[in-house]
Amino acid sequence: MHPHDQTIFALSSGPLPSAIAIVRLSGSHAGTALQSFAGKMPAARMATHALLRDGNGQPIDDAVVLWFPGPASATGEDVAELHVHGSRAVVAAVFSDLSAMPQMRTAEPGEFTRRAFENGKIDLTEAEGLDDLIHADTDRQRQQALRQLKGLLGDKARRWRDQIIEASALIEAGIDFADEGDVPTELMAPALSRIGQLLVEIESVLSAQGRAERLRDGLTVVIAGPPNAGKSTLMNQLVRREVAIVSPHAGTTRDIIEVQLDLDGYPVTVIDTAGIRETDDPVEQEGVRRARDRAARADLVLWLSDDDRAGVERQGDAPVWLVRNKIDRGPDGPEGVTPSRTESPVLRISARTGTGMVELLEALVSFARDYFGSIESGLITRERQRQLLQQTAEALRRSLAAIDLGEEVMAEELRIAALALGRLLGRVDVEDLLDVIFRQFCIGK
Ligand SMILES: Nc1nc2c(ncn2[C@@H]2O[C@H](COP(=O)(O)OP(=O)(O)OP(=O)(O)O)[C@@H](O)[C@H]2O)c(=O)[nH]1
Ligand SMILES: [K+]
Ligand SMILES: [Mg+2]
Repeated sequence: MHPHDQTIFALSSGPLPSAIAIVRLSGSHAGTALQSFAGKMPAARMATHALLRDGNGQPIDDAVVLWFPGPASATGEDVAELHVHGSRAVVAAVFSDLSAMPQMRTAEPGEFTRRAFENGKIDLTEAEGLDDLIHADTDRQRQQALRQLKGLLGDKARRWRDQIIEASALIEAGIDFADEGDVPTELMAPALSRIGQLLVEIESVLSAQGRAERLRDGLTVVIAGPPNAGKSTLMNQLVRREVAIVSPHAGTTRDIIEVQLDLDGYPVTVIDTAGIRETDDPVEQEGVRRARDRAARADLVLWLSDDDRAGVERQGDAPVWLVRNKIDRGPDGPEGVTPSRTESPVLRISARTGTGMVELLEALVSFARDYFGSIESGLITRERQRQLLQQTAEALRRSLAAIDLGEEVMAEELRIAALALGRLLGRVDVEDLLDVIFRQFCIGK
């Protein structure tokens, strides 16, 4: 049986209990199921009140139902929505009735989107944008996902692909003329300039990509330093919650504690670590090892100390800011001593009283702004997209370099470029290429 003969259903709203729960159905039996629950078919795309009844005619819940006949629906198939009261019992009753219906099963993760993609409702980049949008935590992530969902990358890729196919058709035409011993070089010149322009455009999108990808993953800030410097106190200050245990006992924190933070719209993960020191305690040793390991993979390290003479231990390449804590206690040692082992800015705070926190937060926001750069120009959010665009650019480059090797080689590289863009969109049809060659560029054969 083709999987799409099966109608899928899922809870499309958040965790239960909730005020309202939305059960969504997609597939050819969605209408029958809706009819059997509601006792009638609502008008298409109109919110309709209905008393839902189970298979034995017993009432389940007072609901609002919606009917989206395909193909003008989110998935392209018949879609029904049941907006019921969000209790576990109501949803369980609806699910149990649905499961009993023939060719009806619960949806796998992403299956509604997958069907939308397979039915040509969205391309792959838009599907990825949808996934990003659902998982966006901060406003800037949301904006980026929406750009993706709106198909900005997909639109570009489609246009590039059409242009490559056109250029390729020009070159293929040249091949056919060459058979007759008459190579029309005037056909090649526009094709070459088109490929050149495309390459520049794709390369500029590629160069702006790193930041957009980073925005998706967020920025990692690790708080590290010697025991009792006040790392956990700072952590709690930054995230405004008591997430980490604070105590005067050196070696309190052993596990890595991570908290996601929305810093002026930028996604930041703040990480508290074990105080770094030599120790005989095997548990603490493991904590120190994890702290060093996490600091090595950070984007920024806040090296906290409560002592003006403290040295910084660098792990990895991330910038390290020396943060002097406990300034409420006054200087210990000669005032104004600047540590010699770092060129990083020295921030002075009291994690306990909050002094200097505003400045520290401002510095972090400005770091985040620089780090993410002008993400508005970033269109690529996934490694998959980047690799395929890189393959496209490489094939275009090889095609241009193959000018002395003949039209066949050039055309072959263009086919590879168009194929990579097709994969980006999730569509691979050679038919497109043949279509243009045979239809638009009729060369009398
Ligand atoms: N006076 C003062 N004391 C502080 C400040 N920040 C932290 N402390 C105290 O310093 C002690 C250690 O604080 P923690 O936050 O547990 O230090 P830590 O760096 O996480 O320690 P470990 O996890 O053991 O490495 C506690 O008694 C805190 O109350 C501060 O700004 N001023
Ligand atoms: K401590
Ligand atoms: Mg701690």
